Amino acid sequence: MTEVTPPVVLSIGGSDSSGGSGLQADLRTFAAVGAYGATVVTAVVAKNTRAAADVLEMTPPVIAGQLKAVLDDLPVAAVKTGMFASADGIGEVLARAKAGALPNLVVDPVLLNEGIKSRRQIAMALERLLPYALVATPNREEASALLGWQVATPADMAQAARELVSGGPQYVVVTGGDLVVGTEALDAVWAAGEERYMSAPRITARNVLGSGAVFSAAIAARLAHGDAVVDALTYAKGLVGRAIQDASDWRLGSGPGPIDVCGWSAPVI
Ligand SMILES: Nc1ncnc2c1ncn2[C@@H]1O[C@H](COP(=O)(O)OP(=O)(O)O)[C@@H](O)[C@H]1O
Ligand SMILES: Cc1ncc(COP(=O)(O)OP(=O)(O)O)c(N)n1
Repeated sequence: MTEVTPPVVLSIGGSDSSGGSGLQADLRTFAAVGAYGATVVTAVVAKNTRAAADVLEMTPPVIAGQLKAVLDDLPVAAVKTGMFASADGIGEVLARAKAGALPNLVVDPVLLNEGIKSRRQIAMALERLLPYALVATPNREEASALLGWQVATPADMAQAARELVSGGPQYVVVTGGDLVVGTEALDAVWAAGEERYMSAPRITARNVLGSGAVFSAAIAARLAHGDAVVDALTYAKGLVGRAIQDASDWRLGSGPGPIDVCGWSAPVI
């Protein structure tokens, strides 16, 4: 019998009890993209589709222990980071990144507004992690917090991507899910020394919870499959748009609900 090893992706981030974003969205995305997901839990967030009520932070030794358990055993081909509840937790990940143990690192620099005490310290710690990232995927608000100026327009997004690349990651996508410019959902990309935009039809949708998680997790999963970075970005952009479209009739929770990354509601052709 020939043994087979599926591509393994490690997601390092927070548990979202609603299931819509965070580790839960990452694992669904890895499964949808045909990759096996392992996790390192950085925090447990009590939230639903309306709001976050509470955040329980995992201590640095607990994060370090999970990293060791996974990395000592599984052939991790790509890593995605999401939410951290403190700068100390990022320190454990940074140590592994510096040691070269986190291949194809995709950093989604999540900066939650609710339940977090030290947003500025988390942003500063993420800045130290970014040089080890292959890809970073901040949204406009996260890019603004990292750079210290307001990223508002598409031109600002391109400028932000260029500035963030100078801090380390080889590819930066500043996502514009909340930016309404005509009929397009526009992201600014800095890739291989060039700036460009990725564009797809903007879907008028109530359910967009976890869009950023799905986008960055899909990039990591495609990298684990061996895609070139630009191909992984293009794939992820298509997947997230399709997932938002397919969830447009979903009613899960009374706030903005999750998206259909698995294609359960996709029209049967
Ligand atoms: N309504 C939408 N229609 C199509 N694509 C969208 C929509 N909202 C977000 N996206 C896409 O989803 C991805 C994640 O973007 P964004 O929503 O900015 O992330 P975050 O959830 O981190 O704020 C981007 O590629 C963005 O363009
Ligand atoms: C635990 C946890 N909560 C929230 C997020 C943010 O997810 P993201 O997809 O980046 O943003 P929304 O689309 O949900 O606003 C997370 N990564 N982890």
